[in-house]
Amino acid sequence: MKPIKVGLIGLGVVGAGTYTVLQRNGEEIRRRAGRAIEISMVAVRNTARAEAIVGAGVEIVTDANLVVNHPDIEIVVELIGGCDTARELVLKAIANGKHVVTANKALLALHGNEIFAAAQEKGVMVAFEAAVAGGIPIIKALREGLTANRIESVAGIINGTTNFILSEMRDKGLDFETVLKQAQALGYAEADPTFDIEGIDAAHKLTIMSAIAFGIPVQFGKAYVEGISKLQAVDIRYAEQLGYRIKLLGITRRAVVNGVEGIELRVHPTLIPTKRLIANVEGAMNAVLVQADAVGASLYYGKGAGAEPTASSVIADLVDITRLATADPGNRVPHLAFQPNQMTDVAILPMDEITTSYYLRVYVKNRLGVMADLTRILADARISIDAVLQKEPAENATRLDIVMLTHQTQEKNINDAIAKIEQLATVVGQVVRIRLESLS
Ligand SMILES: NC(=O)C1=CN([C@@H]2O[C@H](COP(=O)(O)OP(=O)(O)OC[C@H]3O[C@@H](n4cnc5c(N)ncnc54)[C@H](O)[C@@H]3O)[C@@H](O)[C@H]2O)C=CC1
Ligand SMILES: N[C@@H](CC=O)C(=O)O
Ligand code: NA
Repeated sequence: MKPIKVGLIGLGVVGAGTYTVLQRNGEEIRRRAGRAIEISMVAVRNTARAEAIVGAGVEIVTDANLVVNHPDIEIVVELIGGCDTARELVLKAIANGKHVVTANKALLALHGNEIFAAAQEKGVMVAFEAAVAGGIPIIKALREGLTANRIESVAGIINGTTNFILSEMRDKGLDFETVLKQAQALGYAEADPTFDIEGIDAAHKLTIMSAIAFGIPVQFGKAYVEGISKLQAVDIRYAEQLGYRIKLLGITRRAVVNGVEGIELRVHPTLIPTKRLIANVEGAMNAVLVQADAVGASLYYGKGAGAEPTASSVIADLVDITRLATADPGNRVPHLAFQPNQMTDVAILPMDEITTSYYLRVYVKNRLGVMADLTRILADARISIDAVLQKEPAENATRLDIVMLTHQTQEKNINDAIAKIEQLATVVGQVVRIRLESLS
């Protein structure tokens, strides 16, 4: 059988990794796919660099339209990132009847509904395993492996850059900027690292998983997104003393509020008990914990970023398409796991309505009765305290930290209580609030 021809747009970290792995394992991949997978054209910005990577056998162009319009190319691989040009190219490729593979989670979290609808209409596939948790086959697991289950929740460390930053800062005492530079040099960070640091990249990935887990459209605009830029070293230390580790976690789960079902969709720094496996996921590694009714808890762990781990997923998608391209679209695995006419409109819950536990750090004047005031405010709000860490103040110290862990309560309760605590004359500055998940 003739090789299936693939056009690659973008030959950066993931593009070059994809080319390298396909070259190295091409024969074995052919035996699995049933046909050889041949990258016949690459569209790049820097031709000289591309020549050094792909050699003479591949046509190099600087206009990506030549790839999406090429009559012999059956699969277009979009690896340029960003939303505008990528969206145009992907939609053009689909309109031209080509299958698409992309690692672009921003594109799918923002424009996925439009792109999947266009692909459905044209009868082509849009595959995106590399877009979520890099090399971990989590899309396959959620969409196919767990298809018998009612999924209850998905919680994950799904940004390698921030996990790497948190791990290196804690273990080596390095400062934020130094570690971020390392993450960039290692090819983990997004072109604009704000996407990593502010939790946006994790929210893109979580939005996609939420859609697949619950059969809802992608709704990035409704996600709550908080990154690690405001996290302070002192809170990381206190959390450790209390038996917790702070991770940037993406959480999506079913919840019933006032008798109505909704879905939580949130990314924020989170305290996790140190004894949980997921709390011990370090460096650029990712892990996704899925709770589902039949299988129970299952954990997916692996490299979430970097050239070859991400290439591993891009190529898995190329193989899937090569195997399935001839199947009738109605018999293929649906893009978002549920058949397009079987999606539900369960609402994403506003953040005020989510329920979780909290870590609170209150910086107070060293006066008698402060603790009593804090506990009274929490008791009035029906928030019970699970643990307190009150450091013996150094001699003559006029101020000290009081750290409390609460049991579960609704976000709006804790916000009201925090507002009252901040009005106390003995409280200095703002209360630090970090959410806590026991993940049991
Ligand atoms: N680096 C990683 O570990 C991972 C990246 N991703 C995603 O993969 C995609 C690519 O990421 P990287 O390879 O890291 O980025 P990169 O910045 O290393 O590579 C992008 C390449 O595309 C080229 N490019 C941009 N616009 C172009 C155009 N119009 N035509 C031709 N070439 C163009 C750039 O010159 C650059 O070489 C992004 O969507 C990213 O979010 C996903 C998972 C992991
Ligand atoms: N910037 C991302 C790359 C993979 O998706 C990350 O750090 O996880
Ligand atoms: Na993946």
